[in-house]
Amino acid sequence: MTTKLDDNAIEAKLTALNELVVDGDSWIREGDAITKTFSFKSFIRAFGWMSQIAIWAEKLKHHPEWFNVYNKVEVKLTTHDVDGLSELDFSLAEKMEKFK
Ligand SMILES: C[C@H](O)[C@H](O)[C@H]1CNC2=NC(N)=NC(=O)C2=N1
Repeated sequence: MTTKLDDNAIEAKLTALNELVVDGDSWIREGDAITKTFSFKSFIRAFGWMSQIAIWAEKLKHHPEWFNVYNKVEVKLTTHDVDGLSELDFSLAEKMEKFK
């Protein structure tokens, strides 16, 4: 579903999403996006996780903006099609937490 979420919906979903976080690093809203920096034990752990998420991204037809250096992956999720945040950003973020 690619409907643009309003501020109230975003705040509610962000709170729910951050309740799934187990590594202590929260998702933050930055305007039309949500962001988080994931840390892993090694580069290969980070890259393995990215590979799993890549498969989910294809399935959801929704793709992350992300930047990897060694064991860190900076993630930015936004929905270009609606110029804002949609349900898809939160679905993909949930997958990211489940596979962490
Ligand atoms: C046609 C295709 O499904 C769309 O272009 C999808 C692809 N992946 C996407 N990913 C993200 N992050 N935002 C989009 O709006 C988007 N659109």
